[in-house]
Amino acid sequence: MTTVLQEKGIEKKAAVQAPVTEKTGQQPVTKPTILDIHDLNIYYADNHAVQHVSFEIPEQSVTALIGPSGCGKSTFLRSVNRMNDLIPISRTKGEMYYEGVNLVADNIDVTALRNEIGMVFQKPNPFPKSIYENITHALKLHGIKKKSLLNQKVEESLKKAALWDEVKDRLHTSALSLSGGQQQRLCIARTLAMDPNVLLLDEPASALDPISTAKIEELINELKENHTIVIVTHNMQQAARVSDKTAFFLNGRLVEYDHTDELFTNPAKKETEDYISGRFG
Ligand SMILES: Nc1ncnc2c1ncn2[C@@H]1O[C@H](COP(=O)(O)OP(=O)(O)OP(=O)(O)O)[C@@H](O)[C@H]1O
Repeated sequence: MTTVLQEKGIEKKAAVQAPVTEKTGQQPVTKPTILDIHDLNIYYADNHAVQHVSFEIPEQSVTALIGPSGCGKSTFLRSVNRMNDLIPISRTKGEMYYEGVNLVADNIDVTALRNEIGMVFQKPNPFPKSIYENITHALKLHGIKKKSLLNQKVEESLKKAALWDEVKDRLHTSALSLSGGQQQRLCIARTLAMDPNVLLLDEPASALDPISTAKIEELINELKENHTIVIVTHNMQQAARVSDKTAFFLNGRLVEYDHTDELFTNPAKKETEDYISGRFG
């Protein structure tokens, strides 16, 4: 069977069976794996930026990627929706299963993949168009023309991104007139309009003030009800606040991956302890 992500001619492998136990308050809840990564390696020419990384990301949860600058967090994140394909010197080897499909395979339909696995970048990057057009642009490219449906999508995604109340009376003004925090929520709304299953957030709040940061964190918490979120952050307090699981990267390797409270209070590896206690990085 082929899926929407695959061009014709590839066998779909069995979906990952191993469940992952999540802690929510006192009650452990078992959540299935949505991304199963096996021996992933990413190179930029001779630079082996991500080295033999293997781990499983549970669905409808928040996974934080932490580690010092240059350790491969963003490179790993970009590999999940094949954004590294845009970097000619990058090469990826290994396996990353999503719905039983190896996303590293040559014949993945990357446009369909990027709709299903959306990405929001560090710096808010709205189009220099109206708020309304920022949301409808990709929908129109996908053939949605009916005004009532477009209106509905705009309202829905702005509500999901907790921006509707602030912009509903000025949908046709420029997105560039919004504050940085509002622009970032608009970028999240724009991604949500495509109904993604997974959201990749690359330091989404690092350019924002504390109030806007708190709003983004609140939003992440709400969105994980229906989405899987993978977030790169340099802010360890933020990782501790928003994530269920945390992966600590160092020099391209995944050093430790655990429930966030366990990793921060009782790290298994000395390198993790040194990093979270500020002894290096
Ligand atoms: N577009 C690129 N072209 C060439 N090398 C790159 C590119 N992007 C990243 N690298 C290299 O890959 C390695 C990992 O970088 P990456 O940006 O993934 O790290 P990071 O952990 O996300 O860092 P930061 O926290 O500073 O964003 C580094 O050695 C970096 O120089």
